[in-house]
Amino acid sequence: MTTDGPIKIESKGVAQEFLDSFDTFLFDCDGVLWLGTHLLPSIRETLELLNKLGKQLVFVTNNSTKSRASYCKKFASFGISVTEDQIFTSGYASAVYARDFLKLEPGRDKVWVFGESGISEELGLMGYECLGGTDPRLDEPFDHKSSPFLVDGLDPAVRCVVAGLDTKINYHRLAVSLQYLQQGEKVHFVGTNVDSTFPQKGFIFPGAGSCIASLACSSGRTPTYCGKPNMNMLNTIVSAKKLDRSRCCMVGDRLNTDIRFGVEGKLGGTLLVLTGIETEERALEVTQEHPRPRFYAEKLGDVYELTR
Ligand SMILES: O=C(O)[C@H](O)[C@H](O)COP(=O)(O)O
Ligand SMILES: [Mg+2]
Repeated sequence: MTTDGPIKIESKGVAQEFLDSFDTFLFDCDGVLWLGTHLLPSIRETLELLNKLGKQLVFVTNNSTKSRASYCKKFASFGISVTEDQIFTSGYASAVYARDFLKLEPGRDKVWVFGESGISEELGLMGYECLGGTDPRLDEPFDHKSSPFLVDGLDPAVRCVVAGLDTKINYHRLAVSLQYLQQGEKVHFVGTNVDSTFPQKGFIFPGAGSCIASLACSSGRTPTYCGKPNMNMLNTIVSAKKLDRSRCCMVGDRLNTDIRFGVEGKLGGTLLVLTGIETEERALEVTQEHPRPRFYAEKLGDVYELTR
């Protein structure tokens, strides 16, 4: 290939060359495989083709709302068979960070969760007691005199706030989370991922980054983000799956997370698809703000449709 700019996968030859260049594909999920409950065109067929060709498939999502076990069920609901060890989420990456970097001790240290069950479930599997999260008492209107999370004082065992996408975000959740963050260094501040927006079928909604930004603003603190493009997440995947980076391709729909993850992680290649967040114009843009992908395509399913 002669050009240095992104190569569009729009012919059989390029699609074939793309397939031949890699042994492992790391797939982003939202905006690449699906939009919410809507599976994108020819995804099942593309994954089947890759499996048939003996490629290794790994799924790397910044969506922290579900655990890896729940993702297996979501794949199964689309008729796609995936095992838990093929899935890495930003919720799981945050739990790994709490355990391996912050060295929180299960049974002693607790975590306050601002987010959905995908975070608490992953932390729970590592033995951490989680507070907050999907506790229905947080759905009640906030009153500092009666909030069950404040009336008896804060739990002194909480050593970390993990914040992610919360589609039930409300003042009660924000207010209690802030109380823990105001405790300063004693309580670490972890963010699952930076994504400002979240693609759904026909809509772009606020993403985890926008939820976490509210806590960062009120507390004046900057979280450590654990999802893509954090290299700790990639290193965890590379060592768990014993990957040869040069034969890996990161496939994503967002430049500042997925494509940056692949480029900074020195993977063999990257593919940007246009079914989620980015446009063709952005894919081709030369800017310091984000790296450019090696390949781009209107949709992931084109790889299957062009080569069959
Ligand atoms: O806001 C979020 O958390 C993200 O937009 C979203 O869920 C990212 O998921 P991914 O595209 O990495 O699968
Ligand atoms: Mg995505």
